[in-house]
Amino acid sequence: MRSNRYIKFNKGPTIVYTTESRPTRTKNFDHYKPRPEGVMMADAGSKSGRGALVILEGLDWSGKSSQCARLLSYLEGQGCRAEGWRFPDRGTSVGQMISAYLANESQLDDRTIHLLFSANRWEKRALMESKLLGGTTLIVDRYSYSGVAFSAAKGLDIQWCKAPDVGLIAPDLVIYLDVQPEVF
Ligand SMILES: Nc1ncnc2c1ncn2[C@@H]1O[C@H](COP(=O)(O)OP(=O)(O)O)[C@@H](O)[C@H]1O
Ligand SMILES: Cc1cn([C@H]2C[C@H](O)[C@@H](COP(=O)(O)OP(=O)(O)O)O2)c(=O)[nH]c1=O
Repeated sequence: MRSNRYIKFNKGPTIVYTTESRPTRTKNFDHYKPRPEGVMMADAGSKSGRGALVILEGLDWSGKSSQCARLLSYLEGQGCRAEGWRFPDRGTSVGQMISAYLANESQLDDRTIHLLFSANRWEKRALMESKLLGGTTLIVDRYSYSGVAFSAAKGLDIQWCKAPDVGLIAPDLVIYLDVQPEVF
């Protein structure tokens, strides 16, 4: 299990998703200011008692769901308040469009589905923020990194792929399950 090996991420306790090498910190989510030179997520800040945003990424079938479940159960056993989330979240109206696309029940242009995956994260952002600020740790199966990797692999420009996720909450930790594709 290795972290930060998926696309290119900066290192640090709060991983900021950026085209620059130097992360920028802000006091809380609301102080996020997009900067023209960088593609950046909002910093979770340092409010004491807030939950951590932990993302698991990896190929389909690499073991993300299993490890999310194990981590969640471990944290709960330690008395931490934690929840398991996943993207896409198929429970929303945008999520249902994504679900139909993934089931080959609808045809969508590569850019359109990319923006829908991003919109699906945006529609959960406010809830994610309130959970984190309320002290709940979120263990999330896939996030923006899947979004960028899958769409860039289709040939879309990587900067274009990152842009819609600017301003989403940056994870505190990204765990990339680095398994060989043959495992699938
Ligand atoms: N450490 C492991 N060793 C062997 N098989 C595993 C391991 N972790 C998960 N699996 C199995 O691999 C399959 C994919 O795991 P899953 O957690 O659903 O992956 P993902 O969420 O990345 O698609 C499942 O059948 C699961 O039972
Ligand atoms: C979150 C996300 C997932 N995906 C892909 C990864 C998966 O192949 C698929 C989600 O399928 P799903 O069956 O929900 O998840 P999993 O394969 O992890 O069990 O969508 C994107 O293309 N863009 C994204 O932004």
